Amino acid sequence: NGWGYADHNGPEKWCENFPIANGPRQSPIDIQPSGASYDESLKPLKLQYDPSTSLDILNNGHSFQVTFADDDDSSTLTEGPISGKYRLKQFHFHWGASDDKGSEHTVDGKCYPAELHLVHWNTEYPSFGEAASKPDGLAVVGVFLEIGADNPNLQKLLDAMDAIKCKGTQTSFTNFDPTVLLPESLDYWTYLGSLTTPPLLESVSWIVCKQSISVSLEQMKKFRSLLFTAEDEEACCMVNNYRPPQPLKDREVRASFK
Ligand SMILES: NS(=O)(=O)c1ccco1
Ligand SMILES: [Zn+2]
Repeated sequence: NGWGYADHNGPEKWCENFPIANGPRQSPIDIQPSGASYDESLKPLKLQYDPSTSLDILNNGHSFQVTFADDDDSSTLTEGPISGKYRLKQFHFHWGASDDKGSEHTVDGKCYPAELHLVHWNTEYPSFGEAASKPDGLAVVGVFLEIGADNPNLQKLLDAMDAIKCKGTQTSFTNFDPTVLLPESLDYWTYLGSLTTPPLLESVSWIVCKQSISVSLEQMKKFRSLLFTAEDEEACCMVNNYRPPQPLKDREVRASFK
């Protein structure tokens, strides 16, 4: 009965329990670079992560995520399009069953095989949960993964996957610096949107990097070896855990670069 990505509980059904699914600022979107306006007032992203804040890696039945200690300002996002300071809470990925799909945002209709999301919450508020209900509560940095050379910076994540194959499993995952997952250029597009999974809260300042990072075919196969299902359920491969692009409606997309 919970939400998922299958025909019976997937993105086309989410509006039944989460009517905001048809709201004015839903994510993801198709980013059209020609329709984005360069904003010279946008600052470079400032990401300062302390590897000692990484705690564990878990399969939550929708994706796998690495969770961070967020009880102080050790790992933060500042500058960029946001004001104030946002703390890193977790990062996770979305991916496809084949290399022709998997990302949530698209660029002029181009899908990438996967997309990384680094989720941060505004320290203006007391917690992630509180921030998630505020229009300026969250900031998510999105990074596209493109098929290419083996990415050694993904290997630690991939090596942990055998321990989190099933929904509800987790294992310690310490001393990981998510900075290694960022592309060399931090040029970005930014717009106001939402969580891309239920409860689809319209509280996210999206920051989508123009430059992708690489992932090899073999590494993608490892992502696809995870399961949506728990140990005692009939196995269902964790693939296509992405929401398709949503209407832009009355929003602008700004670019940090010319
Ligand atoms: N996919 S995402 O980054 O918008 C997100 C974070 C928490 C829930 O959904
Ligand atoms: Zn996500």
